[in-house]
Amino acid sequence: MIEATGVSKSFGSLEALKKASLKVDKGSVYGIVGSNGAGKTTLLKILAGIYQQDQGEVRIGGEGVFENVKVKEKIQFIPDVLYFFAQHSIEDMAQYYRMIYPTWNEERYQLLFNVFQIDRKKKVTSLSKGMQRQVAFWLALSTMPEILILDEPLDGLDPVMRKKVKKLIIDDIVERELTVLISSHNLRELEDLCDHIGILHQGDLFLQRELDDLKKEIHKVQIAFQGDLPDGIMDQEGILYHEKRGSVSLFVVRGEQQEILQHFQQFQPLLLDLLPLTLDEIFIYEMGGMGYVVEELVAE
Ligand SMILES: Nc1ncnc2c1ncn2[C@@H]1O[C@H](COP(=O)(O)OP(=O)(O)OP(=O)(O)O)[C@@H](O)[C@H]1O
Repeated sequence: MIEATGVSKSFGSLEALKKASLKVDKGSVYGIVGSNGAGKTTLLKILAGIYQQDQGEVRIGGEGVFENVKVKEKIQFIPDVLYFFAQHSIEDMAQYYRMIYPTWNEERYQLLFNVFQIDRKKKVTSLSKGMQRQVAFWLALSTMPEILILDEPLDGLDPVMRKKVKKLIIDDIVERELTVLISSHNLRELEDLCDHIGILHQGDLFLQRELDDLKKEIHKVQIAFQGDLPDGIMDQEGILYHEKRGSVSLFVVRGEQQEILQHFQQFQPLLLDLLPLTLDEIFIYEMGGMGYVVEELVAE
């Protein structure tokens, strides 16, 4: 559905995106994570056809997206900083969307009122930040998009509304194979939604995986010995991190689960636990590999 190949973008002398390539299948949810200023918004804006890349190619359903109205009609982009016309009510904005998007679904727009329940005569810019975000989802979902591109999407929504909006998105993925690209610093939330993850750092999309594979590849080992760590324990390949707290040591190891267990079991520990990492922890370790400071960041 979405295919980007060798996409680069600079702002003056700053290379915001360096030869990024990615592929997102129809009905899939691709999460982009990365440090501040990594290039997430830049990448999303290129994929949404808002920015033109300096190099590389972006294809959506086989066609270029920049200045391609037909392709852009299928895409809804909800930016991190929202923009609505001054003086426009929700209904005025809906009227504008009705004219622009041939796929506008009036029935859905009316039905979604039951979810958002905001007076349609209210000026959008007079609403609270979270309510404006609700309006952005309300309008976007009423166009029945094929692709939803979301930059920090749930920021400012209260927990109940977050759940409702997530459910609306998931229902659309299941029922009409909506494709979603989403960037967020809330990795817990991405973990619920995404099937693929890409990690960006300083413009480099250095890691892309299926979320399940990513989780299978990296493990947290809690291990305890009476006295010092035995000689040879550090010989296992793929140890990314080690920390000792009293008699308990923590290792983060990349590799195959069975092989890791065998290595640690041979030292006959008092306690040995192999635990999965959260996406938060995976992010911290992968970023550690890219030169980000990792020490003492690990959750229990
Ligand atoms: N319009 C612009 N003009 C000049 N520089 C820009 C522009 N947009 C982005 N940049 C720069 O490009 C780099 C990437 O910015 P971008 O907004 O894509 O990062 P991000 O990953 O979305 O960051 P954050 O997580 O902080 O929102 C940053 O160094 C930023 O200062």
